[in-house]
Amino acid sequence: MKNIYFIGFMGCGKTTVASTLARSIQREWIDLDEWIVREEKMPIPHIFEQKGEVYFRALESRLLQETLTLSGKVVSTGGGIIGKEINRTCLNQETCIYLDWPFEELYRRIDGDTSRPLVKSYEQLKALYEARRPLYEASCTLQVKCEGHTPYSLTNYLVDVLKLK
Ligand SMILES: Nc1ncnc2c1ncn2[C@@H]1O[C@H](COP(=O)(O)OP(=O)(O)O)[C@@H](O)[C@H]1O
Ligand SMILES: O=C(O)C1=C[C@@H](OP(=O)(O)O)[C@@H](O)[C@H](O)C1
Ligand SMILES: [Mg+2]
Repeated sequence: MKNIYFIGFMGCGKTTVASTLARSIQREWIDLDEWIVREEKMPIPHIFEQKGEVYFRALESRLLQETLTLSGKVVSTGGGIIGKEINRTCLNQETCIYLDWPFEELYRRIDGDTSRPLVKSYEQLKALYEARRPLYEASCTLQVKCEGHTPYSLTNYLVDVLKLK
C-alpha cells in the first residue's frame, strides 16, 4: 500500500491534516519535522542555528528516503522538502497532496512564529512562496485548493477522492 504525503508552504496544514486523515483511516502518521526533532534531540530553530540549514536538509532527505521503505503511512513533510530534485522525483511517484492556500492566509498563520526559523519578513516569505509554488506543483499528484475548508472537510474530501474507505 502506497504512503500518502502532504506537501505545501509553511502553515498550510500538512501536520494538522495528515494527523486527522491518519486517524480517520486508521493508518500510522509520521511527521518528518517531529522525527528530525527526536533524532537531533533539539527543536528545529536550534538545529538551524547550531548545525545549519544544509545539515537539516540532508537529514530531512534521508528520513524521506526511509519512509519510502515503509507502506501505508500518512506522512507530513516540512515546507522545504521540495527544494531537492531527488525529493521531488520521489514524492511524485507516491500519492502526494499539495495543500494550496493563498499567501495572505498562510502569512497570517505563521507571522511571528519563532518555531519556524525561515519566518522572517513579509517580503522574504512572499518571495519564498512564489519560488516554491512551481516546485510543489511539480512534486504533487493531487493539488487541493484549500481556501474556505477546515481540516475536517479536507480530510473528508481526501477520503472520498482517494477512495480511502
Ligand atoms: N484548514 C485549515 N483551516 C484553518 N486553519 C488551519 C487549517 N489547517 C491548519 N490550520 C492551522 O494552521 C496552523 C498551521 O498548521 P500546521 O498543520 O502546523 O501547518 P504545516 O504543518 O503545513 O506548517 C495551525 O494553527 C493549524 O491549526
Ligand atoms: O518551509 C521550510 O523550509 C520549513 C518548514 C517547516 O515545516 P512546516 O512546513 O511544517 O512549517 C520546517 O521543516 C522547517 O522550519 C523548514
Ligand atoms: Mg508541519
